Amino acid sequence: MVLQAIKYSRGQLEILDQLKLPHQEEYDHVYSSTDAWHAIKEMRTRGAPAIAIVAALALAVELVNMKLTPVAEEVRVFILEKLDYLVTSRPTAVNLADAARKLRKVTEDAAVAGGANGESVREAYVAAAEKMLIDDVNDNENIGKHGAEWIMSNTNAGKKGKVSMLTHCNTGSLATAGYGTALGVIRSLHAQGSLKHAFCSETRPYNQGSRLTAFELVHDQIPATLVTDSMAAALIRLKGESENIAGIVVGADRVAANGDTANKIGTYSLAILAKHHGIKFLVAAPRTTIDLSTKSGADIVIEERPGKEVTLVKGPRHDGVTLDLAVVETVSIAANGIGVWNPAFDVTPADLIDGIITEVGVVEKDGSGVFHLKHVFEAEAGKNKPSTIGGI
Ligand SMILES: CSC[C@@H](O)[C@@H](O)C(=O)COP(=O)(O)O
Repeated sequence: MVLQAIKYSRGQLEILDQLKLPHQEEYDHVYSSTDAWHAIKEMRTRGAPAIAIVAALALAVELVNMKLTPVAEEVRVFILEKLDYLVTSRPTAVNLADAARKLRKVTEDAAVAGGANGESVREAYVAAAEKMLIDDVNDNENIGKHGAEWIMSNTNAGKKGKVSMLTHCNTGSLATAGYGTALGVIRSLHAQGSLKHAFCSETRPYNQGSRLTAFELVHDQIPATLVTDSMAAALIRLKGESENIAGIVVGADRVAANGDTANKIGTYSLAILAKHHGIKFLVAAPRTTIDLSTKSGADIVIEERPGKEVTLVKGPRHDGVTLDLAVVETVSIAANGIGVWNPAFDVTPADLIDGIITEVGVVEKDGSGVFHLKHVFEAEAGKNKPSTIGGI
């Protein structure tokens, strides 16, 4: 069975509540943009592409189920106001702002088209939002393919045989419309028989690695091992050779024009450790995550989340032997009264990144160490592009 974080049919949207995973698989209905805003803010749905798609589809559902005015201008204003509101839910991942920008344009165009009415503006919006869901899965499958090919032909480990990879946070089916980005690369390596082992980091403080990535790896029966974030360096030093670890592959919340990449907190330390040990550090992201209007990482707003996400841990009771799903407990794991700093993301400078895997190929730096990311927007997704766009 395929893991599905987002269930959609016209007029109906359900999201898998990711705060209850891995122990309970419960879907929440999303009826409106307000529902989506709260689900995103509370991280019941999360991951840069998934956030954008849930927001876009929630407004589609709201539009389909409401009593619609026949006046195109009124529907246009309603949609634009809701999009502006949805974008305020979480600031760092650019996919949501990118989706809102594209949907705004579709709406504006539909509202000034000849013979426009409320129904035609609504239909244009809904069709565009639905296409985003389909496009994201296709893009991720292409990211997986390009990434796996690149790793097998551009790493020493790949030239030796089956490779192992370390990944961080959750970038799989749960973080996207399906298949995943960085985890899609691991899925693709596995599907083509090139994966020896996957390692996933716990990803403190919200444990997207141990709760969500581990859940996906177990679900897909991919050989995998969980490590805490603090074990990553020792893993590469002590098992790098024996496990034939080719590199570290992560997702992204926003890639700036120069290649600096915001991703889940802890990503930057992994990039430094990859550099120290001479293994590849790869970012896997669809073009919706590349933001040419952000010049560098210094311009990316980093979301800071409540301190209690660091000091408290929530989960079903476990007495050391048995898991009791009926009792969900919150326990404190820090000294009462301590101050907490909880940035949800960090920025990895472009110079620590070996390649950015997109749906149209893998972008490498040119001879002067510069990523030319604008070229990915000139390529066409899914068309038989060479897997390496580097140096153009
Ligand atoms: C394909 S998801 C890429 C990123 O969004 C992912 O690595 C990440 O940082 C998610 O953060 P989250 O705070 O769980 O939304």
